[in-house]
Amino acid sequence: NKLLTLAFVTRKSEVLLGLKKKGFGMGRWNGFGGKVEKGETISEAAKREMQEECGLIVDDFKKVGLLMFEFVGDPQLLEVHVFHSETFRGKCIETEEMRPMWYPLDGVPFDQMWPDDYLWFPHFLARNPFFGYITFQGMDNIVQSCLK
Ligand SMILES: Cc1cc(-c2ccco2)c2oc(N)nc2c1
Repeated sequence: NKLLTLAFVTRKSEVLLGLKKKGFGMGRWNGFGGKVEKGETISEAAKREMQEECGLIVDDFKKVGLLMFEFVGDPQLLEVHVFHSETFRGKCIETEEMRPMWYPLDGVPFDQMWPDDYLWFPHFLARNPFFGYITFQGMDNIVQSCLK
């Protein structure tokens, strides 16, 4: 499996999302994250990616979910570890990768996000841990999903 991180910070009634400006998931608002490099733990990778992509420093990410993604025709599964923190340091900045923006929790732009977010984001916002297995055909079409 390819290990990826996906991390969110929230404050009061807002969640920080980033518009991916290039590469995988370009044009979609998402949390911050990416690959887990050799020699780092998954949560160290989440902290690194958050700082690289929007400049925020998070010391204590909580694990909130696990998402497995299959793409029809591709044997490699993506194993996405989802993290959340309510505490962070620094000011978020736009980077080459991401344009950050604070969204109200009741105004999450699902139509400009990965289609699977409809399935699990409500559980994240309700602070319920989740596990999902989602099969994509291409980048836009979910052919199967199961969510716990
Ligand atoms: C297939 C897929 C991948 C990711 C991803 C890439 C890096 C971190 O997560 C997603 O993120 C969301 N919200 N849906 C996603 C679907």
